[in-house]
Amino acid sequence: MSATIALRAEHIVKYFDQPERFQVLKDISFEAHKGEFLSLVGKSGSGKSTLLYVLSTMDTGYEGTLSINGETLTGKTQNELAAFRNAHIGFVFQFHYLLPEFSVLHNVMLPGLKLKRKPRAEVEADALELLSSLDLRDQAVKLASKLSGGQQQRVAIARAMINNPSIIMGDEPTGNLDSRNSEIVFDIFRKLTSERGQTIITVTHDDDFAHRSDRVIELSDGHLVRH
Ligand SMILES: Nc1ncnc2c1ncn2[C@@H]1O[C@H](COP(=O)(O)OP(=O)(O)OP(=O)(O)O)[C@@H](O)[C@H]1O
Repeated sequence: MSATIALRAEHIVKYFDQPERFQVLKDISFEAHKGEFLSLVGKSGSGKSTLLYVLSTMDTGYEGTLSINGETLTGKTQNELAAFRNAHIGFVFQFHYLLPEFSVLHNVMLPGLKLKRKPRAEVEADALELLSSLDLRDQAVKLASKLSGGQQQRVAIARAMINNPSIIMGDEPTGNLDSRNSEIVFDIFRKLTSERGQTIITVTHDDDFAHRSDRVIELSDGHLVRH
């Protein structure tokens, strides 16, 4: 596999069995390159979230093959996948899922402490650096619940980045933000791809956001219609 390919999906097919069996993903194949900023768009119900769950390794009930950074993930155990995700994939959701009763700093440090790749002091230094780069250094000791929605989403991005993942996946990361904060999140993603070579794959309903990214992948009724 070429060194520049961050993610490869080959012939992904998925069925849901309830209320009756239907094919939700229909032979999806594409590659995402290192440092590429991809938007996944499509009408409601077209299969975007389902595909993102497959790509993020959280859903293993599919046919086809998924590889990230040259490593084939299809067929691995849940424990292996959980370890892989913590080390290689960062997640940013529409709702940030920060722990409200913990400080901003602690929220950002948590995935780093869980990975145990670095001593605590180093994880803390990394977290503070990330917070500074996202203009949140002054908020570090505040409780996460005390921040504005836009600030909380930036904290969620810092948390997604603490283990320096090669891929960041977003499920409508700007869905809950006003246009100014959406713009800030877009600019952060753009900077991550250009300065750190990270790959971004994000589901979005925001046309402006999608068209300013590097490439738009569109799903229609479970098919990839544009990429
Ligand atoms: N767990 C499930 N069991 C059965 N059907 C499901 C399940 N999850 C999703 N679906 C169905 O699969 C289809 C695709 O859903 P999915 O959530 O991937 O769409 P989406 O494009 O992300 O939609 P939206 O933009 O509204 O979030 C829809 O018809 C949905 O009803």
